[in-house]
Amino acid sequence: MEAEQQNDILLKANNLHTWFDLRQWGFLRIGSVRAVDGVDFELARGEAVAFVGESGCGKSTLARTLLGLHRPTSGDVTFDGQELSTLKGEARQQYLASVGYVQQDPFGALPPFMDVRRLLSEPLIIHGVKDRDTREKRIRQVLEEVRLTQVDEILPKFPHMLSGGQQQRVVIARALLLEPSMLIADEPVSMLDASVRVEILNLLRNIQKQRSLTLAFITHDLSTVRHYADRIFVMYAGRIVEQAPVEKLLDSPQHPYTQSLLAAIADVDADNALEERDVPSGEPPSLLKPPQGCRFHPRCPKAIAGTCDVKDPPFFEPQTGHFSACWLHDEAHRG
Ligand SMILES: Nc1ncnc2c1ncn2[C@@H]1O[C@H](COP(=O)(O)OP(=O)(O)OP(=O)(O)O)[C@@H](O)[C@H]1O
Repeated sequence: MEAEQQNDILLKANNLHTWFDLRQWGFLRIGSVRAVDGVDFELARGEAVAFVGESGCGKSTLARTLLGLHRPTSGDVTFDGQELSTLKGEARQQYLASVGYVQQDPFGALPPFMDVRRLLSEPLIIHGVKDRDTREKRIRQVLEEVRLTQVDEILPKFPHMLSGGQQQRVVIARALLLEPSMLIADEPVSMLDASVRVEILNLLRNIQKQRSLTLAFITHDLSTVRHYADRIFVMYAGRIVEQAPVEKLLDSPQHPYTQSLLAAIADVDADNALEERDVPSGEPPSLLKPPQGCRFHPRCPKAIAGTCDVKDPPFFEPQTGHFSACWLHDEAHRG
């Protein structure tokens, strides 16, 4: 992180755990799914970060915990110096207004029985904007900002009358209505046609820069993050295993898991289409009973017996500002 950003932390996750109880017959607790299991990070004002990892590694649970939709099992989130768990009443409303949420499925995120004018009015009404003209002006501004410029045509439409890309623009407009200082975008383009994905990602990045927003992208797709994030956090089995500025992480991945994720990205060069890739076999572990030691060790081609299967790796800093939780960086294991 840039030195000047260090004094300007907007959000901090402190040893965050979000576990879900697993019950048999509805009452007998038989274990916990450790969806987020000891996560620490800081996000500066105005930076764009991406949380990347395979399906089921806890990305959405992390996003929903940051949004206050899941209560952490332990640890906490601090936003603008205030612990989220202590916020009640108006302070909590204020927090919810400060963090905009862009969901994966825009159609599911928009109430089907409300036209665009009404669904954009509701958050303003809830947050005390009583004057109809003020609301209308604000709604028109955000629709222009998300490039839905035929505002008069869009306002009376219901979600099913819009294309997927237009629906996602409305979701982004709704997330911007209350002047948030942060946006959390959970797989914002994965359900859209390939033709509109880049447009929506560019839109989010431009809005983030123009408004100096903190933007947290949640994605399983490492191939797109170079253009949309300043820093990347790689998650595996409920934990962050590597974090670095985007170029460093993509050009010189340090953790074997990140290396395998990058190796798995489809190569656009047709000549290489049949080339074998160094992708470790196997599935991510069960979050009910994660493996002892490094959680990646059962799939890791470089695992050190007696170490990786025994002890949890701490973060090492193999390059300045580049952190990787892997025993291979330990002096004792370097050949
Ligand atoms: N409400 C819940 N109750 C019980 N288990 C849950 C709940 N929400 C998520 N999980 C479990 O937590 C783990 C992490 O899920 P999560 O959706 O956070 O992962 P993800 O990385 O976002 O994956 P995806 O990209 O598939 O959504 C999974 O094993 C999931 O089944």
